[in-house]
Amino acid sequence: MSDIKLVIAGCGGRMGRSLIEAVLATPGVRLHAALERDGNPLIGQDAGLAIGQQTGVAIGSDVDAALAGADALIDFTRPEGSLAFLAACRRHGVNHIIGTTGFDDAARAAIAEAGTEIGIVCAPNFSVGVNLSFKLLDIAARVLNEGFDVEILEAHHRYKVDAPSGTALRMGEVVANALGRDLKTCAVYGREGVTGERDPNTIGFATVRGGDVVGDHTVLFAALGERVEITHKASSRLTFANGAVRAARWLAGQPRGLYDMQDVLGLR
Ligand SMILES: NC(=O)C1=CN([C@@H]2O[C@H](COP(=O)(O)OP(=O)(O)OC[C@H]3O[C@@H](n4cnc5c(N)ncnc54)[C@H](OP(=O)(O)O)[C@@H]3O)[C@@H](O)[C@H]2O)C=CC1
Ligand SMILES: O=C(O)C1=N[C@H](C(=O)O)C[C@H](O)C1
Repeated sequence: MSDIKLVIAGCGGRMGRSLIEAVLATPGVRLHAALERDGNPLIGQDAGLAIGQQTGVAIGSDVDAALAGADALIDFTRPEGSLAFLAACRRHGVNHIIGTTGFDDAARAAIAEAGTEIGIVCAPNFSVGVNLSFKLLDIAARVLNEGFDVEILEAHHRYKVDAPSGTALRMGEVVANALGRDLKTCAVYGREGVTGERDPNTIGFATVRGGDVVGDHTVLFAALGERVEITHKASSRLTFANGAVRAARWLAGQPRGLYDMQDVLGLR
């Protein structure tokens, strides 16, 4: 079988650089093109420069040229960028791996609709450990379904622009579904002042931003007399990047449709 040809969007970003590294280190895949936005000083440079490697692929800004002949685009950028890449992937019939977080409901609907035409893996977290944690959380919430308060804590680096993290929100959805609640109505995003006693039906979120934290998540189930904590800590972005490349390889053998990392890992 020939190598899967991958395009990396936002290749100069934190995740973009890790994705280039992951692609170069993974057998069975090949860097087809690397994208940055028009005017970015990286345009024209070798895509491996930032990680001290030579790829032979110059960074470009022409999305249509990059997607011609490609098998999949891997995109960890921003919601508006991902929606534009989604439209381009549809035009070219190219699979789309989406790691971007911070989508609103309309964007999610657009991604789901595009899944009728192309293959998409969209996940707020591509690490194996976090995806296992989603399963563990479902079990924990079903068992700890009485007398336990649920609080979700996340910490990330100072540059992160969305809060709570996409992973924390997905953790909230998993727990809410298991408890028969709707996260839209039971979530509490931070507290301040005289808040009154805690409403037992809520799911609380706490966000920390600082330094170079790659990504920490804890879900706390707290009762009177005991606590259960499920924690995941990422220490390298290569964890996410390797997961995204794995998803691109998996998607190449699937019918078109919208999938997430649970499907890739057989955890559905
Ligand atoms: N699903 C997962 O496992 C993970 C998801 N993420 C998510 O990935 C995203 C990126 O994170 P990170 O790498 O830290 O961010 P960075 O800011 O380091 O990188 C973002 C990249 O995307 C580019 N970009 C920004 N806006 C657009 C746009 N509108 N069109 C095209 N390109 C654009 C940036 O270019 P420029 O420099 O020109 O702005 C930059 O190259 C975030 O949403 C984050 O939450 C992160 C880690 C893991
Ligand atoms: O922005 C990041 O860095 C990360 N974002 C993702 C999220 O919002 O959940 C995943 C990971 O924790 C790193």
